[in-house]
Amino acid sequence: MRPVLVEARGITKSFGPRTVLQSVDLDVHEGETVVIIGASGSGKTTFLRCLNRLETPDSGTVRIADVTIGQRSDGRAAEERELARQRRLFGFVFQRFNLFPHLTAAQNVALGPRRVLGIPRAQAEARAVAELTRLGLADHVHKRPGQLSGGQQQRVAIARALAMDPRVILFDEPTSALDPELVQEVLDAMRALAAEGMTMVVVTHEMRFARSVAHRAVFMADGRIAEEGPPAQLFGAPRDERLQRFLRHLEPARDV
Ligand SMILES: Nc1ncnc2c1ncn2[C@@H]1O[C@H](COP(=O)(O)OP(=O)(O)OP(=O)(O)O)[C@@H](O)[C@H]1O
Repeated sequence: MRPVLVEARGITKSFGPRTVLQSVDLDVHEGETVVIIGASGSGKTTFLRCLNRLETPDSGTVRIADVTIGQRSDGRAAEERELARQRRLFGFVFQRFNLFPHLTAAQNVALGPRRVLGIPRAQAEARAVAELTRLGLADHVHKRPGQLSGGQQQRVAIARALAMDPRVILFDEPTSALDPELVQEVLDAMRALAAEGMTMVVVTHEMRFARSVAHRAVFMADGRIAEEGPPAQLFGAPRDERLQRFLRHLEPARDV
């Protein structure tokens, strides 16, 4: 097994009186694709957001590549700039692509490298074109989001995450805002990234992807990891009763 890259320990989060995550532990190994499934409201998105500090957990720690998010190496709290640098170890792909409509695909992807990493414009745009090409969008680099399909826009959003050179990419239901016929091209792009050895944590309901691409599947229920293991085991012989129910109730369209 490859070394652990991300180590989440005891992640707990409440919103008001409602405890949404209850001491969640997860290791993600270098080059691994981990899929998180679970019923609506089970805490999947909140967990993903706690990993890269889009949400601050009430307790628990996230370590990535020897960095404890929010801490300096001497154990004191990281200052804002240091925290921002730490958070960039994670890329994040949202359900909605949130591209700037007035910028081309290449400009959207180059924006972070230019503004955040301080890379000169020509180099940042070259990097953007390389990432867009990697995502199969070489012919679309000069198009604006309005000229692209939803699937193409989501691939631009993935290229934007990759252009920041993250160690891990977190995907939060990356295909659930897409028309059904556009889902596959995004899943295929993610499958190719997994094959290249990108480390990925993916919240999704796409069971075919979970079965065929993920190295490990995690089922969340009521803010905890109820069961985890290789997809064949989790989906083929689920032990947790809630997982059995979840799998039974997935729509046929989800292709279980
Ligand atoms: N910022 C917030 N303020 C208050 N409650 C929140 C907030 N974010 C999430 N919640 C609540 O936390 C619970 C878990 O939400 P979360 O989005 O993590 O679940 P999920 O498993 O990703 O669900 P879904 O599949 O519907 O996206 C839900 O009850 C949700 O309403």
